[in-house]
Amino acid sequence: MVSDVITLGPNQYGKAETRVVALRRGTERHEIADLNVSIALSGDLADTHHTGDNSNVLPTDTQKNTVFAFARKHGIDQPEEFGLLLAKHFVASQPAITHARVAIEEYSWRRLGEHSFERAGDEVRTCVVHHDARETHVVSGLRELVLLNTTNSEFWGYPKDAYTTLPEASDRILATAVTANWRHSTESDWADSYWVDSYWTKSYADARSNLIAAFAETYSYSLQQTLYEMGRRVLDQQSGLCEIRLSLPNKHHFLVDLSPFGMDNPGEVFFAADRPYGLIEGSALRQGAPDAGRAWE
Ligand SMILES: O=c1[nH]c(=O)c2[nH]c(=O)[nH]c2[nH]1
Repeated sequence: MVSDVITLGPNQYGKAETRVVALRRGTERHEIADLNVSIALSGDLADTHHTGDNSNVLPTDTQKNTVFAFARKHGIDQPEEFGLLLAKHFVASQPAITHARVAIEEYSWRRLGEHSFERAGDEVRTCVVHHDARETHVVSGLRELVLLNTTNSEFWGYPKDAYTTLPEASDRILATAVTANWRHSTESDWADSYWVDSYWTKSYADARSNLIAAFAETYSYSLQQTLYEMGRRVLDQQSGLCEIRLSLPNKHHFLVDLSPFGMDNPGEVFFAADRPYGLIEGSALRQGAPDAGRAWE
């Protein structure tokens, strides 16, 4: 007979993927914020799991409503700011809730006119806020930032075994779709500044342009080398950030053999393969960075 004692493990709950679009129509010139907000709360939730006693369970429906009400009450400017408001609200207002995680994706719209917009590609701005009585962490990031260098990329000197067919490359296309997440130093470092001067949006724009500049400017012998240069550049240039994690798919472009058609191909015509792809992942950490706590969960 199985006699092991079974206990409730870690748990969290919340409303995932509330899609909120908030306009500011104060003037003729409208502003738009388009977010996908996911909330996960944890704390004293044993009773609902053990017996179905819901006295500590703020409904996920209420959480969704709070997103819309806060959008009206506070407006939405920077996603990090909106995430912090929500996370702090749930922990402050619900005695049983000790920790809140709010993850936000922002879809960007390029202005066409006073009240007309065009969806600006597939790139997504992201952030994850963790808040409890002890600490607040903010990780900001982006995904689907697609970059390509047509030269200044080589890949050679790797081990060859019985299964190696890849020719060494002294001039290749290097392309990727960047997923990057960077951790802001602890709250004391940004608490004073983050309500003013669009701190989060400026930090985001700086990180994005540092990533792009490092990708474009690095003469690369591997995507791994480029990854580290990108991470290093961001931490080097942005003192408020202490850690960055990158995930870079190697979007392979294979030179097409045109010799069957009596043509040469001096690095001009490629087959863009969508899968499989190499997936290069890595991080850079500032020495003495504060403990990450649950920041990356
Ligand atoms: O930059 C690269 N890194 C690799 O690890 C790798 N592996 C591979 O087949 N091509 C490449 N390119």
